[in-house]
Parts: sequence; structure tokens; C-alpha cells
Amino acid sequence: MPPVKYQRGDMVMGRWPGSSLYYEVKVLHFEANSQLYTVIYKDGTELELKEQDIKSAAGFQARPRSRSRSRSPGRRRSRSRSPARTTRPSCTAAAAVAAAAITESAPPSRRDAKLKDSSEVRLIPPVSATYSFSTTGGRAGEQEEICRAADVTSISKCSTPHSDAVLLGCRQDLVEQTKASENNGSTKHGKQEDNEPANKVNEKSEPEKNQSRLQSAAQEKDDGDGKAEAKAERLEEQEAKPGFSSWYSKSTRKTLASPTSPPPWPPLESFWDAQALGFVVLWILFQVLLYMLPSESVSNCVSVRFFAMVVSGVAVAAAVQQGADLTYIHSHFLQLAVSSFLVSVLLSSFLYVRSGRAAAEQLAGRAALDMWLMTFSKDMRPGLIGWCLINFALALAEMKRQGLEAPSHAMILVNLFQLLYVADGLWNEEAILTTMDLMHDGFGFMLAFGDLVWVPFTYTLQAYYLVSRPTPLSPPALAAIVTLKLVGFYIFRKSNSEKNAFRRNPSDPQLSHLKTIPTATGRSLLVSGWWGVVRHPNYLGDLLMALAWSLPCGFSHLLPWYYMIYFLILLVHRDSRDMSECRRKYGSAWDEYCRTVRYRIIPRVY
Ligand SMILES: NC(=O)C1=CN([C@@H]2O[C@H](COP(=O)(O)OP(=O)(O)OC[C@H]3O[C@@H](n4cnc5c(N)ncnc54)[C@H](OP(=O)(O)O)[C@@H]3O)[C@@H](O)[C@H]2O)C=CC1
Ligand SMILES: CC(C)=CCC[C@@H](C)[C@H]1CC=C2C3=C(CC[C@@]21C)[C@@]1(C)CC[C@H](O)C(C)(C)[C@@H]1CC3
Repeated sequence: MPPVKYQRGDMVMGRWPGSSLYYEVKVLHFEANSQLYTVIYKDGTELELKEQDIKSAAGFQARPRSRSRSRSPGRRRSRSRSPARTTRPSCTAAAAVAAAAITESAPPSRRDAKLKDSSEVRLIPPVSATYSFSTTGGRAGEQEEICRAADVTSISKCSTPHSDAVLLGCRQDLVEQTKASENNGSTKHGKQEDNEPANKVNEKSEPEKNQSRLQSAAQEKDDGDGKAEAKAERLEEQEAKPGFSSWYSKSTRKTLASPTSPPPWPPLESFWDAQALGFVVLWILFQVLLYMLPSESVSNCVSVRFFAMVVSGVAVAAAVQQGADLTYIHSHFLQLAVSSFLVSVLLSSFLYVRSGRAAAEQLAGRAALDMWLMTFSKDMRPGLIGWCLINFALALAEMKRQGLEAPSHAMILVNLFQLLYVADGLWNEEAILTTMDLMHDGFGFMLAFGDLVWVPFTYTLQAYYLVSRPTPLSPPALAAIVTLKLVGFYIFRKSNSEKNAFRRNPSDPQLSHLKTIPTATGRSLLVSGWWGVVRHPNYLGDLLMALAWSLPCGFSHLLPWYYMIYFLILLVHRDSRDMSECRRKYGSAWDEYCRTVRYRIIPRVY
């Protein structure tokens, strides 16, 4: 029996069925009976290839570089990845590799024979769905998808204006490949004659003009200053990393390409990282430290929570200045979320167990620690400030990943909008202290989970999305979004302040113009001003702001719209909870209020 040439796990170049194009694949398995290698392409497609359809990765390295790459050795970065990785083709390189492969593949007669061979290559899953040219992502998404399908991961290259030639090449090759592979698929079902047209397509589509087109495109790209290439390499490196981050970027692209096929679940081992847990614990301890600092000196002029936010910001800026790489937060997003989840479970369990004994121990004054922990946990600082920290880290990750000198406009908007929201919440002490969750629900798992996991790791998803999906904004769109945010914020702040001021001092002369309804409890209800427009003007403002957070991300994906949808459900649910609570509290006075102010959140609509 001849020795097996390629071993399991080897990174090699595999010929794409029906074409002369080679892409980097990983050997999964060799079946001695059929003499076929099962290989996996970068996009997850598994195929069985014959030995002659596989080449060692090293053979592809020299030719395309010397032929079309003008990058100086000084600019070439050494990488610590496996040797096969260093040969991974970028958009340009893939084109050049493909071109080289075509040239290499000798005279047409031999190529024909090869193409005929390809009909014997067996496709395991039907791949045509993966290669549907999605228009959902708009032009950028489309380009990216085409490049992905061709295993050309340098999105940034493909989306630069100069890359149209490459794009065209990729697109045409893919159309041809798709046709060819579909035909191969039917071959599997015994329709050998159906393969004829496919071979004809390939005969026509792979002549030298294809080669020169790809080569000139490659040349054109390499005449650049090498920045795009550096970008592509960075992207490749990111994608090469195992874990959630690379899984997410691949899966969002998959979703765009074929919305019907769910993205694969990230590998289990990528959920846990001890170092990530260490960072989460450190962050919470840092917030505990700030919480323990004597607050008298600042509390007269500035909210202590807001002060904690400023100090945290300064500390983070100093850490970045000292070389701390905050993009770790992006590449370990899932691990950090899992660690925070563990801490929230531990903290709420601890407090739950302790609360059972508290009554007895209170006499002995031993509940002090529990009380302290409880008030600290209700404070929401770690989560709210953590939200801003993560957003900032994601802006840095976007710059790194996209090779930008500053974050994109969309990223800046998302960061500033949410920073304003958090700063407002921390500045206005009542905002947190009077919220119904903290007033009525006590401290439980939901609050710990909300503070440590839900808020920092799901409210940041717009920024997370933008890291790998830059969304350009036209100046009018930018202006419209900023206006929407400001209008939303104005309604949110004014209405909350009006109610809080009224609750603090109902006879405040500044509020004397407002109409009220007395209730049996001795407290009154506002029926004019903001609270006379709808029953929850603050929710309306909050929803407009939520809209302004999602709009910068465009409409290509559901992920950045998650918050808007979740929040709509949350607020509608809160409104009905609050309605029952107020009816119980205020009885007929509440019914009268509801008759006077008919709409709940949106005037004349809901
Ligand atoms: N981003 C997020 O994840 C979240 C944000 N929020 C925001 O937090 C803020 C607080 O929301 P929430 O805690 O739900 O509650 P609200 O601030 O809406 O407060 C509701 C309470 O206000 C009082 N009230 C209602 N109507 C009147 C009236 N006409 N006159 C005087 N008092 C009235 C009642 O309490 P009483 O009479 O006892 O004073 C009622 O229980 C909102 O802006 C909300 O959008 C909330 C949850 C999550
Ligand atoms: C589905 C699920 C896990 C729900 C958890 C709900 C919590 C995340 C929210 C309940 C009330 C919240 C508030 C804020 C954040 C989310 C939670 C904890 C809040 C601190 C956000 C900032 C605002 O300015 C606010 C201070 C008004 C607000 C208060 C309520």
C-alpha cells in the first residue's frame, strides 16, 4: 500500500471542483479504500479530493509573490502561525495564486483532462446555497461574500475602490465554479452527460484572459502602499484565532450569504478562559475600591457614581497609554461574558444564602457586610461603566481590524450616544435608585445578571457588530441620527426630571403650573406636562434613543437591532407591570389618570 502523502491536520492547497483554482484546506481524513482525502475549506465546506487535486502549500508560495507582490521584505511581517498559514492567499494573493495555478496547469489538453477528473470529486454537502450572491448586505456585503466564497478573506481589500477588477474576477470565477460544482453534484447522482456543459463553461471561462485579468488586478493592488495588505493580514490573523470572535465574524457572513442556514455553534472550549475570569474579578474589585473611597469630598458637587465613571475612564486611558491592549475584550468577548455570568451567579447565590440568616444576625451587627454588598450590587456601576469600557475597546478593535486611524463615524456615534446615556444614569442618582426593579424587586439574580452580564455584554452589540462590519454613513444620515438621539434624550431627561422633581417636592413653585390628580395615598399624579402627553413619556424618549443606537449600523443584519427589539418588549412589559402596580396603589385615581391620558407610550398610536 503506498504511504499516505498528507496527514490529518495538514494545511494544503485543494483544487476546487470543476476549476483550476486552489484554496487552502485542512486535511481531515484519508480513506484508504476510495483513496480520497476529506478536506475542509475555510468556509466550512467539506469535500473529498483525490491526491492529485491536492498540492502542498509550500508550492504556492514563491510564484505569486515574486510575480505580483511588490511588498518589500521590510514590510512583510513575520507570523507565528503554522507554515501553511503564511501561504494563505489574501484577495490579491488568491487571485495571483489562482492565476499561477492556471499557468502552471500546462497545456489546454491536460487542463481538460483535469476538469474531467474533477467530475469524480464528490461533494459532501450541497454547496450551491453557500454561494448564493446575497444582496442583503448591500454592495459591501456582496463583495465580501464573493471574496469569502473564493476563500479570499481580505474584505478590506475587496471593498476598496480599486478592487473591482479582483472582485469581478472573483465573481466570475465563482459563478463558474458554482455552475461547475452544481454539475458535479448531479454527476454524483449519475448524470454524467450533464457535466458536458459545465466543462464547456470551464473551457471558456478559464483561458488566459482570466489569468491576465487576475494578474493585472493583483498587480494593481500591489502597486498600492501596502496598507491594504497589512489590513488584510490583520484580518486574516483575527480570523485565524480560534474562539468566539472569529466564529462571530464568520457566522455573520454566513448568515448574510444564506440566511436559511444557521451559523455553526462556536467550539465548546472557546467559552472558558481563566485569564478572562481574572480580568472580570479585577474590574469588579476596582469598582469596589472606588465605592469604598470617601465620597464626601465629591458628593456635594458631583454624583459619586459619575465620579467613579470619570476615575475609571482615567485609569483605563492610563492603562492604554502604558500599552494595555484593550482589543483583548473583543477577542475574548464570550469568555469575559461567561466569567461575568459565573461571578453574578456566585454573588447572587451568596447574598441569597446570607439573606436567610440576616434577620437573626442583624442583632449582632454581622449583617453589615451583606448590606454593604447588597447596596454595592444594586448600584449598577460595574455593569454601566463596564458597558462604556467595552464600547471603547470595541472602537479600538475596529481601528485595528479595519486598519483605520480613527474609529468609523458609526462607531463614534454608538460610543458617544451610549456614553451619554450611561453618564446621565450615573449623574442622576435618582435614575437608578427610583427605578422599579431596585425599589420593588430587591436584589436578586436578575439584577446581578442584568448588571454584570446583560448590560455590558448585550448592550454593546451594536459596537461589536461594527468592528467587523463597517457601515459608512452619509452626512445627511449622520445629521438625522444625531437629531433623533438628541430629541430622544431631551424627552427622556425632561420627563424623568419632571417626575423626580415632583416626587421630591410636590409643591415646588417651578412645577405649580402642572395639573395633578390627588390620590388616597396623599401623593398626587401629574396629568399635564410630559406626563399628560402619554403615561410613559420617558419610555418614548428611551425608545427614540435606542433607535438612534441601531441606525448607524444599517439594516444588513439583525444583531445591531437586537437592543431595539428587546427594549420594545421590555418597556411594553414594564408598562403593563407598572399599570397593575399603580392601579393597586392609587385605585380609582389611577383609572381617572388613564382616562385623561389615553396613550401609554406613543401618542395616538399606543
Ligand atoms: N435601558 C434599560 O435597560 C432600561 C431603562 N429604563 C429606563 O429607566 C427609567 C425608569 O423607568 P421605570 O423604573 O420603569 O419607571 P418610571 O420612571 O416610568 O416610573 C414609574 C413610576 O412613576 C410614578 N408615576 C407614574 N405615572 C405618574 C404620574 N402621572 N405622575 C407622577 N408619578 C407617576 C409611579 O410611581 P410612584 O407613584 O410610586 O412614584 C410609577 O410606578 C425609564 O426612563 C426607562 O426608560 C428602565 C429599564 C431598563
Ligand atoms: C431580560 C433580562 C435579563 C432583563 C434584565 C433587566 C435589567 C437588565 C434591567 C432592569 C432595569 C435596568 C435598568 C438599567 C439597566 C438595565 C436594567 C438593570 C439602567 C441602569 C440603565 C441606565 C438608565 O439610565 C437607567 C439608570 C435609568 C436604568 C435603570 C434600570
